[in-house]
Amino acid sequence: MSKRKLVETGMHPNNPYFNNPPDFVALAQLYPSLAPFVAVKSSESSKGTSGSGTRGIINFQDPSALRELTYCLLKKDFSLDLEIPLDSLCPPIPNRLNYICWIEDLLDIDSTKDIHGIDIGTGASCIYPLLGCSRNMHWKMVATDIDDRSISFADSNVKRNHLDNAIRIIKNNSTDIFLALLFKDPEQRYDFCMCNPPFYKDEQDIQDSLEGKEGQASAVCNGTINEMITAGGETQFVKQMVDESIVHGQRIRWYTSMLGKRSSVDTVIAYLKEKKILNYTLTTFRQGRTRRWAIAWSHGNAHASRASMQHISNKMIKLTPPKTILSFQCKGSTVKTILRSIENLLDGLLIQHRSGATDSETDSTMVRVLHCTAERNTWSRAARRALARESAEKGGEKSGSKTAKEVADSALAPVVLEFDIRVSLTFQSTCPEVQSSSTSKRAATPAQASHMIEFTWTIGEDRALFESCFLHFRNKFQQDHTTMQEQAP
Ligand SMILES: C[S@@+](CC[C@H](N)C(=O)[O-])C[C@H]1O[C@@H](n2cnc3c(N)ncnc32)[C@H](O)[C@@H]1O
Repeated sequence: MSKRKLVETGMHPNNPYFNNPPDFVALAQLYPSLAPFVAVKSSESSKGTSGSGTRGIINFQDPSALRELTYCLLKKDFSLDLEIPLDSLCPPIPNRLNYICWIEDLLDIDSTKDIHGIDIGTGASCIYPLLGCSRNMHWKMVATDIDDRSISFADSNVKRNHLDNAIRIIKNNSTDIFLALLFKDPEQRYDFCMCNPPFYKDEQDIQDSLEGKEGQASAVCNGTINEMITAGGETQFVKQMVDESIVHGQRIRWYTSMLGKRSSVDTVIAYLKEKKILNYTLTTFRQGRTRRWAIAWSHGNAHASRASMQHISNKMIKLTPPKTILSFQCKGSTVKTILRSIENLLDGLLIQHRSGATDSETDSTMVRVLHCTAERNTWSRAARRALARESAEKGGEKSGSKTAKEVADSALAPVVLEFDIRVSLTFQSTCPEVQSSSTSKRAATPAQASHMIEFTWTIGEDRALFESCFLHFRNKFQQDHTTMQEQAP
């Protein structure tokens, strides 16, 4: 999946509704309770049809229709049974799934490990914990809210779906967003928190939105006062999350929140920068005409995964943090040869490496990933001088048989730097490695192939260290690789 396609559709590719909009007519046949809300129209397009040239239409301004649709989608696609009052916020499922899919990307870890998350302001539906835990059997979530009625509905929604072993509901009676009870156990750590805060600061703010000034949704937005309004609006809410995150630090790995207004994204990012929190990332969620944004920040030294950064539209690029992905191209070779050069160079620099799983987000099958860990800075000029000195001194002693690693360990201070190297084909049409016999019209040579070599910074606080490692590596690779090609028969 190319980045352009992702940004155009706006929907996450792991979202079950990506390129697969619900067929309202078929859904109403399955669940007769939806039938009164579905009008059938003849259709030219085949998308969202029941295949007979007709198309089901739902009035998205009708709260009863929206709620029934939400109930049916949850039943059919997630085996979830929901009950929410008609006057409360009805969660649009594809949009809520976009946020869950992005969190899954952000965590980017072994799915067999228990994952602990918090949903701030879970609402009557308890939608994020229900979706998150039904998609990911290793997720455990705590869900909070300030509203008694929402707490009571959320609680019964969890029990009705037999997820009370995975989801715990807590009423927040305090003025803090992260109530003390979340951290009562001093050992407790969370992998993430998520939040869909009330967007508006007052009734006028809602009115402005309805008049199309900002953040207007394409469906009716029913909600109680608590769901819609908070003092200072969403920016104040998320700023308070940022302030409290400074206190709780790494007890939560990724702090995240959705934002309903484009302007709030700039305000929150400016606030993060003011607080010197530069380890952050952002994304856009789109469902129909409705756009939402989400931001994540961390007080740890692990950076956002490559996958979680794939959905940033070009318009948002100026808001992104300094790059954690650096790349260069290599023309005229094969993945195998490139990998051999890379591994030789890494060995020479005493950088540990192991093969990683390839990700599925690329159209090319020829993608290789190496996870790399540098324990010492062996590439700077100062490091090379120190190593030479140490070798010379040790060479003079009787224990001159030290390994290169032992020499480096005694001469250089430890560093924390981890990164992934990803080698991928950047165009396929003429490359022999990806041609199937059916598509191969003319013979291609390795000289026509072009590969992208990407460094993704995964762990570390010292940006200069990462950048210097990449630059040193790139220069050496280009020198060695040219020499190797020249020597090739
Ligand atoms: C926009 S609704 C989101 C509901 C649900 N998560 C969803 O996405 O459909 C915001 C929720 O935040 C709750 N809320 C407001 N302030 C809160 C706070 N300080 N702590 C926890 N929840 C809060 C509201 O009661 C409301 O249920």
